[in-house]
Amino acid sequence: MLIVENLTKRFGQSTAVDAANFTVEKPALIGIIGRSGAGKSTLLRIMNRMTDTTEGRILFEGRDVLSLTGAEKRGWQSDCAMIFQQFNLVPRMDVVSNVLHGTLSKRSTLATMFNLYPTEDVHKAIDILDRLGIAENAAKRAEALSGGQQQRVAIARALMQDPKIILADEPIASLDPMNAQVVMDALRRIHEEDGRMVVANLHTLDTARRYCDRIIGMRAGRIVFDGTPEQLTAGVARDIYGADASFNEGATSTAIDQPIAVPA
Ligand SMILES: Nc1ncnc2c1ncn2[C@@H]1O[C@H](COP(=O)(O)OP(=O)(O)OP(=O)(O)O)[C@@H](O)[C@H]1O
Repeated sequence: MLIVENLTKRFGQSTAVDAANFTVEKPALIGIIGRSGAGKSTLLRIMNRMTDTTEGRILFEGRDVLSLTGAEKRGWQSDCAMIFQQFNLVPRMDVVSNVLHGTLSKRSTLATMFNLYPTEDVHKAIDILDRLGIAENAAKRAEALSGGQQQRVAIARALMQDPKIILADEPIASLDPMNAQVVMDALRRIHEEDGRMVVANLHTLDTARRYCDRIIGMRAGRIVFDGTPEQLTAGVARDIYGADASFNEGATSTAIDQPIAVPA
C-alpha cells in the first residue's frame, strides 16, 4: 500500500535522509525514533510533499506521489494530513474555526474570505471534537486551551480532511506526561477505529514501545532498525542512538507510571 523506495535527501554536502526503504502493507501505527538530526522530520516532510526529495520514490496505492503536481498534489497532501509539535493553530481564532481550516483547500476563495462554512462541515467539526473529548471547548479561542487540548484540536483539523494517513512530527514533545498520554491514546484510537495509518516521530522509546505496532529507527539519515516493539531491545536502542553502555533510556521517559521494562 505504501512503498518508500531509496528515498534520499541532501542539503548541500549533508545527507538528511540516506536511501530509506520501507513498505507498509496495511494501516498501522508506526513510530520513527532516532536522535536529533537523524532525519525523522525530513522523511515526514518529503512524504507530505513539504520538502522535495533528491532521489527515490514513494508509491501509495500504486500512485507515484512525489511526481504529482497542482490539484493532484494538494489532494495527496489532504490524504496525508500532518500534525506538528507546536500544534500550528491560529491562537486567537476559536476552536471550531481552527478545525474548519482543515477544509480550506476544498472551499472557494470567496467562502474562505468571508469565513463561510457549510453547516454540515460545522456539525462534522463538532462531532470530531466530541470524539476527541473536547467539544465543550468548541467556542473558546485556541490559545485558551491546554497544550494537550490544542494538540487534539490539531488532530481534529487533520481528521476534517478525512486523511488516509496522519503524519505526526513529534506530536507530544511539548506536552507533559499526562497530556502526552491523552494525545497518543487519541492517535491510537484513530488508527484502530478508522483504519488510518499513523506515522509519528517520537522522541521517547517508552512511548514508541507502548503505542506502536512497528518502530523504525533512524541514525544519520539511514534506517538502521525496522521491527516490532519486542525486537527493540536495549542493545538495539543503544545502537540507534549511537550511545554507549551508560545509555539510560528511562531518563527520557514520558510515561506517567513506571517506565516499561526493557527486554535484555
Ligand atoms: N532546510 C534545511 N536546510 C539544511 N539542512 C537541513 C534542513 N532541514 C534539515 N536539515 C538537516 O538535515 C538533518 C536531518 O534533520 P531532521 O530535522 O530531519 O532531523 P530529525 O531527526 O527530525 O531531528 P529533530 O528531532 O531534531 O527534529 C540535520 O542535519 C539537519 O540539520
